[in-house]
Amino acid sequence: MTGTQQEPQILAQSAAAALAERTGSETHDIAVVLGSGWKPAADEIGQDGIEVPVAELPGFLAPVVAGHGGSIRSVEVGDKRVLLMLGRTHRYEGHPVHQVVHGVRTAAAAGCRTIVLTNAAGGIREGYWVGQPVLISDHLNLTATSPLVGAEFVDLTDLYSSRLRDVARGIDASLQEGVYAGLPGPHFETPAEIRMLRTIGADLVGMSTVLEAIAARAAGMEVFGLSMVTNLAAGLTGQPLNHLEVLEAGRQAATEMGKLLRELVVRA
Ligand SMILES: O=P(O)(O)O[C@@H]1C[C@H](O)[C@@H](CO)O1
Ligand SMILES: Nc1nc2[nH]cnc2c(=O)[nH]1
Repeated sequence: MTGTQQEPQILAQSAAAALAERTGSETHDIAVVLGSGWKPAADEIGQDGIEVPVAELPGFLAPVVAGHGGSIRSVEVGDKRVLLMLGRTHRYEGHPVHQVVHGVRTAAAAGCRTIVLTNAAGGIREGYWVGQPVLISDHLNLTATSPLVGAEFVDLTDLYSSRLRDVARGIDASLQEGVYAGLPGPHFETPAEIRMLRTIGADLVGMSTVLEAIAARAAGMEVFGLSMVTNLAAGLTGQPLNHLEVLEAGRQAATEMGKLLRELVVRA
């Protein structure tokens, strides 16, 4: 790897070593990235764990977006599957891409072979309702960038593991699938942009996830994505959008979503 590529990887390895020391777990099995308003779901997944403030780990930034917690929780679930639950840094916070995917790379360096990426998203597809969980079947990376540097030609077919989507449907057969469009943000979309996104095949729209998924796949992880429809996308209701509405919808669904994710990580 070139020098540029090495630094992020070295930082992830040192963060993983610090996590192992602080948590007492030499390795972790599954990582869960909690999207906006998803933090209350963490308690449904596993309460008695060890919390490590991210500001005390190499390479992490304290979150600045409401609805994102400031610590990583290490918790045992089911048959001793050790989980890492973490928040996220968004591209729109003005940080370089390697910062956005540092948590993912740290989880991989900590031994996680599976990662669950959750997010709050605007619903584009007809029939979606606020509070609905949607399995991410594929994504449109509209960030115009990549976490990868150099000749790292990573295959992204089946990026959002069809095996794990089958596991999720075994838990709740009513779960629908959708294509997630990841945009830079932090502004929401115009109604015209939502019409464009629908035309090019997007069912959901958000401001995260896609870069994390690519980095996770490049690190050899199996990826599962779950969106929470926290609002219908711009122009579909005639109402303005705001982040507080996103957080409230996430909060109301957190308990149910936490139960789904707990069952998923036990079966994954
Ligand atoms: O972190 P996620 O993608 O879950 O949060 C979405 C995107 C923005 O951060 C926020 C806008 O309300 O929701
Ligand atoms: N880009 C985008 N992100 C969101 N996160 C939650 N809702 C939305 C939305 O409507 N658009």
